[in-house]
Amino acid sequence: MSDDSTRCGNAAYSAIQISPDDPLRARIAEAVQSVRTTTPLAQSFTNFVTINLVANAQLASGGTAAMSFLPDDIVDTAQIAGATYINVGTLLPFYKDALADIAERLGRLGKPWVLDPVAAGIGTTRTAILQSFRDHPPTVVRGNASEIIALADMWGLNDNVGGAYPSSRPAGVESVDDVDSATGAAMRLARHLSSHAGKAAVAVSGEVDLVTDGEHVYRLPGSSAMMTKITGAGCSLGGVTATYLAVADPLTAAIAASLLYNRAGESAEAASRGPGSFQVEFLDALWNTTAEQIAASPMSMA
Ligand SMILES: Nc1ncnc2c1ncn2[C@@H]1O[C@H](COP(=O)(O)OP(=O)(O)O)[C@@H](O)[C@H]1O
Ligand SMILES: Cc1ncsc1CCOP(=O)(O)O
Ligand SMILES: [Mg+2]
Repeated sequence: MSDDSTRCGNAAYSAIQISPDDPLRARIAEAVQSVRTTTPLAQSFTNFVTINLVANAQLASGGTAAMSFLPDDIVDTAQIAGATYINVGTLLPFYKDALADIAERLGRLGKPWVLDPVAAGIGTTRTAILQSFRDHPPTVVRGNASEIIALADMWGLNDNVGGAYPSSRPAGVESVDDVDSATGAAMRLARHLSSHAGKAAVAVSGEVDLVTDGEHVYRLPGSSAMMTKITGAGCSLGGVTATYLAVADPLTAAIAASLLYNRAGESAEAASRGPGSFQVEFLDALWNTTAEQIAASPMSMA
């Protein structure tokens, strides 16, 4: 059963393929179906660049979208939404106090939320906001490898053995690290989230996505390199993760969203001629990919 070897932090682990009858696959199919039949609301506080794609991806996945920026709007909408999504890609000065307050209130209300720490490591305002989330953390963190490493670093969770992680790590909005190098940081982040909020998950996107609950590490291959040629692939994946979080536990939600994106990316690549038609085809593929196709995806666990 052990057919693969991988590294989690400094330790080597054996990866096993998830079998066709693993209960996780049934939970994934159920989450996908549940979103399509109940159209849950996930609200988003997200960046100005990709806000439209986030809303359209949530709708194409079967959910409902609402974009909010004012703190009172966000807290009121959180009461009626299944989950909230916060993305720090573009910021204004007043967000510094507002987002810290919102995170605290979401925690007090017990409302699940997803964080995309876009460009973690860049700018004192973004760093202050992300640091404020340490004691009022989200249910799910979704980011690229550099963002996950930078967030774990600013929360003091990286071991820094051999100086592996500089104290401030500018990553931009694109990753400069590969997914495997973020495995240890993702696991430590997931354990930190769990210690505050119970069940939690961390998702690291890239050529092969990684999702962990702090105990197990799932690897989800596939998709298309064209995903990196449209803006908002990662941001909208965060939004769709919030859509699934409205109906499922954090690990199932994060895996289901990544798998949907991987299958839809493959369909879109086959049907498109460049970035413009890729984005259009990708939205159609989010809509048309079946729960069975998503749940049957290749997956390994270490
Ligand atoms: N080289 C790649 N090959 C295939 N899929 C990719 C590749 N890079 C990213 N993706 C996919 O694109 C989506 C966004 O991931 P990513 O580009 O890492 O996020 P971000 O835009 O936040 O940096 C994910 O679904 C991921 O699986
Ligand atoms: C280009 C850009 N600049 C600030 S936020 C943003 C969008 C990043 O989107 P993604 O991380 O999904 O590529
Ligand atoms: Mg991103």
